[in-house]
Amino acid sequence: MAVAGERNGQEAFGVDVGRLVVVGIGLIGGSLALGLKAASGCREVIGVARRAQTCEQAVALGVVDRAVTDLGEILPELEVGDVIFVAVPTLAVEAVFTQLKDSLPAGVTVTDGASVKGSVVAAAKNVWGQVPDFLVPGHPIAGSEQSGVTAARDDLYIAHRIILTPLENTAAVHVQRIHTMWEAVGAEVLTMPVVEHDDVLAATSHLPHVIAFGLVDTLAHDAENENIFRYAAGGFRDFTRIASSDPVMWRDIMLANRDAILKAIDLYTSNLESLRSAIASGDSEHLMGVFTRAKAARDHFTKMLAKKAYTEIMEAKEVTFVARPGGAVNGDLRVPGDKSMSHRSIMLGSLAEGVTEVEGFLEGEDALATLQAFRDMGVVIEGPVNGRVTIHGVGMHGLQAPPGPLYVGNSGTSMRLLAGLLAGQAFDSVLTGDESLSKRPMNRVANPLREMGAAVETAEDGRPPVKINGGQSLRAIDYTLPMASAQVKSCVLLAGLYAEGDTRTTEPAPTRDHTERMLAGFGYDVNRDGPRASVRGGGKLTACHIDVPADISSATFFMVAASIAPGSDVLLRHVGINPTRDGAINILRAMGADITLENRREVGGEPVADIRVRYAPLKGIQIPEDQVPLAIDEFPAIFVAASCAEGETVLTGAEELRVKESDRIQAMADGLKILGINAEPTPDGIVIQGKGGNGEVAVFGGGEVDSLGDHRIAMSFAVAALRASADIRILHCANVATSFPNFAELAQGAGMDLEVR
Ligand SMILES: O=C(O)C1=C[C@@H](OP(=O)(O)O)[C@@H](O)[C@H](O)C1
Ligand SMILES: C=C(OP(=O)(O)O)C(=O)O
Repeated sequence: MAVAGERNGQEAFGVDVGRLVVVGIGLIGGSLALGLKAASGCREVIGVARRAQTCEQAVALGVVDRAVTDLGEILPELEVGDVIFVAVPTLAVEAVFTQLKDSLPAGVTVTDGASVKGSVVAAAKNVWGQVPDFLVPGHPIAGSEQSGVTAARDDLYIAHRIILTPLENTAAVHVQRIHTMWEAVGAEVLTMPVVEHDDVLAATSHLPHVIAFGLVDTLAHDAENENIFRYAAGGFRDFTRIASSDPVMWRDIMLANRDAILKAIDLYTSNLESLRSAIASGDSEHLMGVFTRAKAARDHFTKMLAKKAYTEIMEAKEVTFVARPGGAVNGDLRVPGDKSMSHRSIMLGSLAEGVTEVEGFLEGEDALATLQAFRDMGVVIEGPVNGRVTIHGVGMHGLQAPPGPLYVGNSGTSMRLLAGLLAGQAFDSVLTGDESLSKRPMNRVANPLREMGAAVETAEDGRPPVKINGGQSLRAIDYTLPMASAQVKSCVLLAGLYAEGDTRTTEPAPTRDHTERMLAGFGYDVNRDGPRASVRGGGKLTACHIDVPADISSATFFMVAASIAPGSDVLLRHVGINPTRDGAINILRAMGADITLENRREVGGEPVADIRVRYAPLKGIQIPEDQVPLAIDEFPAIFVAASCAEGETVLTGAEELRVKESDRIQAMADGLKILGINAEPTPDGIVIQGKGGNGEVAVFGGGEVDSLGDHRIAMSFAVAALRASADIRILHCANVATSFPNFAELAQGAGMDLEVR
């Protein structure tokens, strides 16, 4: 018989599992046995249990094909490709290894399921002198408070994570075989170093178990315990569920992972102490801080860990819109809050002194990313609840270093404006984003910030991540923007709040001025003179009330929808019509659209109106270049209107469209062509031959178009279906939630036939 150490030529064999030997047929071992049998992932499952009764039960329940009480009995049968899964309590692992030591045939893979990996590695060293190359330490992050063979289930590991902690000398073939085995039962396999595993698990699993066991034990000793348990509400039940777990297993884990668990307990104890003092002294700010941060973290924790999205809809991996042809839009609608203002309300509210109340906040992915970034920097922010947010400002110098990179998802505005603010902080920070944002240019903000003395680094080609070394003293600059960009202007002005002297920006064309207006609303002096704006560093912001109007960029989809579909008549309520944002109204009117502004008023320094749009035949135009920055986000929808117009529409001077969430010129031209429109992209715009004419005639054919994950492309093609002859399938629409999470509902309610798949 070959012994450990003589394992030549293994790489010649595949990585399929031959036989599975489960040592310890409880919940963990039994569930792998059942799962692998159900998946036909091995030839045979052999169980090993100390007690004959467990063996009989395991066979009777069909968990294993056969079972023995002595591992030594079956070792001689094993051969290359077989796997031994050691699923006994952590401190019993060494005894199993000792049995394997001199009788393990070559080519057999050994793995385990213990919750602590350092102790398994130590056990292996004790037995073999070093960790053998066939041992793949592992830990399935699954289980339940139930234990024993009767609790075993074949679906326990589906969509659960398995952490493998192979060492440098672990042979690849063995690691691969264990991967194959876990994937066969539906698990997701990750690898990490042993020490990291034990630290992470101490904090996320072992500490909660200590607390749950400890709490129940404390209450159980209380003289009133009967009453306590009788009246214990759902919270107690939920919180202490894990105190019903197997005591032997958990005692072993505590002893095996002692140091990491002690560290976690100490950290928690000091936190609990501060909570105690806050309760004792009636420190409501502290309590609100801890509770709102914890609630936000709990609400978003899966997403934050996965570095994914914040809103529910974004979690769906794929969203496809199927927009059916025809229909009209009618009714009284309020589209969600303005995205640009929502971002700025969080930023300025956080830096203000006092409590800022925001209404009409956009509960979309992008604005939530900004909100989360400020929570990560220690700001207490309540909500959003029905568009209401309460921000407990920390003052200009009250932000704290975030615990890790600030992840801002798909949002260019968050990254660029935050870069300006972070350049003025005393701490270092890193801004990261999703795949689309990671391709967008950041030197446009990094360059002026460097001129101000900030230490800013980007990845290759000026792309994210953006790394900012804090603690630099910033000097004011006089900056002439090379492109019309409100994000760049805002970034420089926000950094200017922290600079010595007057920071001035000069823009080549008017761009949205929400930063300037909102700074003034927070009591900060902003000098404005035509294309110039300036701020003097060192001032302060005073909390205020902000009413965010509906977003004209979102309203544009319905303005276009009503303009192209005969029989349409919509009223869009409370829309921001700031003159630096109203290009879409001007352009559509120039094309013949019937748009009237009713009930014009000013709300919190921003002009607002109800916009009524009725169907009208459109004609193609040469779009005036001075309107381009004023309608920059609205062009995808305007291209749909142009396709439905009589004659040619020409756009020039809009090269900025190529660096948005997608290259919007190319993405729209590609999609329009698929739908039968003659749309020719140019370096800085597009030429579209409208098919207008009679409003009853279909303009677009059906087909499948790709939004490339760009929210505005997705919504534009959905609107196009109003004048299509067949279904338009639009791929990759999940990002609609970045700016307009309830688009589909509103569109359906208004009369569009839009299915979300
Ligand atoms: O400042 C802002 O809130 C925005 C400015 C614009 O970007 P640019 O500054 O890149 O043109 C716009 O496209 C974006 O949706 C929001
Ligand atoms: C360009 C946009 O946003 P951002 O730059 O913030 O990603 C947009 O919303 O169209």
